[in-house]
Amino acid sequence: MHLSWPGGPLHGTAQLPASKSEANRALILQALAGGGTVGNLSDAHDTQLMRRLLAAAPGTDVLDAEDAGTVMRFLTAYLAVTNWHGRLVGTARMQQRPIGVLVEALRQAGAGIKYLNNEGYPPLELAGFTASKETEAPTELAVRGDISSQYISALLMVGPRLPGGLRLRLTGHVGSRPYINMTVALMQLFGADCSAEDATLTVRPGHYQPTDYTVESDWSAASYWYSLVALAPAGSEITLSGLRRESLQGDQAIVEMMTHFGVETTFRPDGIHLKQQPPAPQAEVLTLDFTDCPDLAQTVAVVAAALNRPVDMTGLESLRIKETDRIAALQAELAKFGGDLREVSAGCFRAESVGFAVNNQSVATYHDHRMAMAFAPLALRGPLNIESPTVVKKSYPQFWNELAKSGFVINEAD
Ligand SMILES: O=C(O)C1=C[C@@H](OP(=O)(O)O)[C@@H](O)[C@H](O)C1
Ligand SMILES: C=C(OP(=O)(O)O)C(=O)O
Repeated sequence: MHLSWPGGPLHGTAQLPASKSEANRALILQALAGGGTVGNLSDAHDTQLMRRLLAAAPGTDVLDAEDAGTVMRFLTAYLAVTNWHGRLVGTARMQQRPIGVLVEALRQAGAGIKYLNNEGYPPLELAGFTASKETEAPTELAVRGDISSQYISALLMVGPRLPGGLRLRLTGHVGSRPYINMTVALMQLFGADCSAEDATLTVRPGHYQPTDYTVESDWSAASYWYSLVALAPAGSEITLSGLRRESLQGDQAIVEMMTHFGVETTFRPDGIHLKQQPPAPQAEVLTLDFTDCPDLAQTVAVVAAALNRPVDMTGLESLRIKETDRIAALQAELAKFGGDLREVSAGCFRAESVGFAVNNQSVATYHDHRMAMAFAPLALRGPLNIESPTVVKKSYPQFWNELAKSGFVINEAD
């Protein structure tokens, strides 16, 4: 797909999808509560897939989580405790994304789960649930927090169903913590008795209450509009609706991060307004930590390289096991423009550039929606091709329509 910008400042209003993280939790909690409504569900593929698989589960013995991490991990726990028997499968990439920590924890809680191919990876065979006889004591589990927080969210959500409840002790350097906090907050909203104290998470046994919940717009999706405003000609501004100052989403961290790239955020009653500011003087190399917000890393790496404002990026450990190896993908694609993402010390990657130029390069997207959306804003600096553009459907199916509405010239045939 060929993308170009006709010139002049960017302005207008853009529609965002609803958060797939909030939606996929709310759908699991709704299923466990046996009622309630989830409002503002987006058409994001991961959200629709979760909805469909939850509805299909009772009558089928093969469920395909495709490439959706939350669907694979949350359903593993949900199907285990609801005594489902069958196979839970996924794409070739999903079969390379580890799930051993979650499976081991669920086995200790009483689930029968087998690996169908490789030990520690999907696909899985689920063979029911036998709760421990000791109904008084909570199931106590030590779980690594340094691979994926989705295992912890998955376990927490089924915690009320376990006889005696659940006590999780997180070990290692916990990543993506705001996603765990989001899970706890939504569980409480759905009537669960649970608490989080640093590395100890406690869930008391009980029932969820049918609850009506309206999903907030997606802050990770908003991050691409921040890039657009940062890279657009002077005077650019955009309004995004459905985002709240009080958010459950850790990716709201983009508000602060983008101040370093000249984007100012104003909160309004129904969303936010982004405005480009003249760049403020800054330290030679900025350091930003993505431990809590890994999905923002691609957005920021591309903007930092394009503006040649070097950033030392830390907390990127989980990027190698997402939709693709995002570090390798960023390195390969940034290099096409004169950008660079180099490990300058253990775990610290510097995003920078020499003579960054956009002139009809073709960006490979590696089956990763965020590669497509993080690189698309470069079209403001020159014409650009994005390969396999439909990949955005995972979280933001309307992304290209929204770019077209804001003035980009898009030729899908190219
Ligand atoms: O719980 C969630 O909704 C998510 C948690 C994060 O994954 P990790 O916990 O694997 O970092 C994030 O990258 C993913 O897009 C969504
Ligand atoms: C990592 C992501 O998703 P998931 O892990 O749910 O596949 C993402 O959306 O960036």
